[in-house]
Amino acid sequence: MLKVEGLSKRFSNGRGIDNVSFTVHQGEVFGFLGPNGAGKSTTIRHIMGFMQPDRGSVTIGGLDAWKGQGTVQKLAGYLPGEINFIDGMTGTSFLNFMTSMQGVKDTSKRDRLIRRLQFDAATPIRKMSKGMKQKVGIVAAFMHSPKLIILDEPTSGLDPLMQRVFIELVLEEKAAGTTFLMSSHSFQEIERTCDRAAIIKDGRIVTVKNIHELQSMQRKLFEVVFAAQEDAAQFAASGLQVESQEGNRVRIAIQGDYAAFTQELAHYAVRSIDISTQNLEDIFMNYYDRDREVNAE
Ligand SMILES: Nc1ncnc2c1ncn2[C@@H]1O[C@H](COP(=O)(O)OP(=O)(O)OP(=O)(O)O)[C@@H](O)[C@H]1O
Repeated sequence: MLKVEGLSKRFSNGRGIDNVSFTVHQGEVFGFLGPNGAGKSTTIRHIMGFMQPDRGSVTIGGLDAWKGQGTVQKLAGYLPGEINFIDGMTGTSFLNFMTSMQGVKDTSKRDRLIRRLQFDAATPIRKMSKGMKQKVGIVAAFMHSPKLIILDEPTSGLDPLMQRVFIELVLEEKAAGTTFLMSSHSFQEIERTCDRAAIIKDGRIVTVKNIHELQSMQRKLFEVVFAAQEDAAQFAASGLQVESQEGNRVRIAIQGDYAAFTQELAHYAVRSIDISTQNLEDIFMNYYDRDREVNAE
C-alpha cells in the first residue's frame, strides 16, 4: 500500500532524513516513533507529496507521491502536525470547505465524528483551544472514509478521555480495512492501535518492530511467596530463571513459556503470587537511547 524506499532529504542546516525505508501493508496500522527532531514530520511530508526527496521515493498504491502529488492528497486522509486554518473560519465552515474539496456528498459521518469528539464545530477556529483545533483536524482526516489515513501526532493537545475516543476511532476504521501511518510520542497509543512500529532517530530508522510479537515476548515478573523457606530455596535451585530469593520470597522472570514454571510451582504450598509486566515503553526507550543503527526488518 505504502512504500518508502531510501528516502533522503538534507536541509541547508545539515539536518533531515537519511535512507529511510519501510513498507506499510494494506489494512495495517503502522506507528512512527522517535524523539523530537528525529525526522517523523519530514518523512510524512514526503509521503503526502509536499516535498521532493533528494534521493529515494515514496509510492502509494504504486503511485509516486511526489509526481502524483494532488492524487495522493485526494486519496489519503491527512492530519498535519500543525494545522494552518484559513482566517475567519468556524470549524463548520472549514469542514464544509474540506468536504467540497474531497467531493463528499454524505456528511453523516462528519456529524457522527463531531458528536464522538464532543466539540462545538460552530466555534470560530481562532477562538478554539489547541485540543479543539486538533479535533477539527481529526474529523477532516477521517470524514471521507479514505483507504489510507496519515496522522502526524494525532493526540497532541487531546485530554485522556479524548485520547481514548481517538483510539476507538482508529480501531473501528482499522476493522473496516483502513490503512494507517501515524507518528506519536505516546507508547500507549502505539501499543493499543498499531501492528508494527518504526523508531526513527537522527533521521535514520533504528528499528521496525512487530507490536504483537513484542507483546508476546514481553517478560513477566512473578513474585512468589512460599509457605516455607525451604520450599523457596528448593524452587530457586530448580533451574528456572530465578532473579532473586530472599527468605520465602522468590522473584522469577518468564518470557512466553509458562509451562515449566507452573509445573515446578505445583510441588509447593504457595502463599501469594504477584505478577508485573515489563511494559513496551521500556523496550522502546532502549532503542531511543541507542546510538548505533540496527537493520530495519
Ligand atoms: N524546512 C526545514 N528546513 C530546515 N530544517 C528542517 C525543516 N524541516 C525540518 N527540519 C529539521 O529536520 C529535523 C527533523 O525535523 P522533523 O520535524 O521531521 O522532526 P520530528 O521527528 O517530526 O520532530 P517532533 O517530534 O519534534 O515533531 C529537525 O532537526 C528539523 O529542525
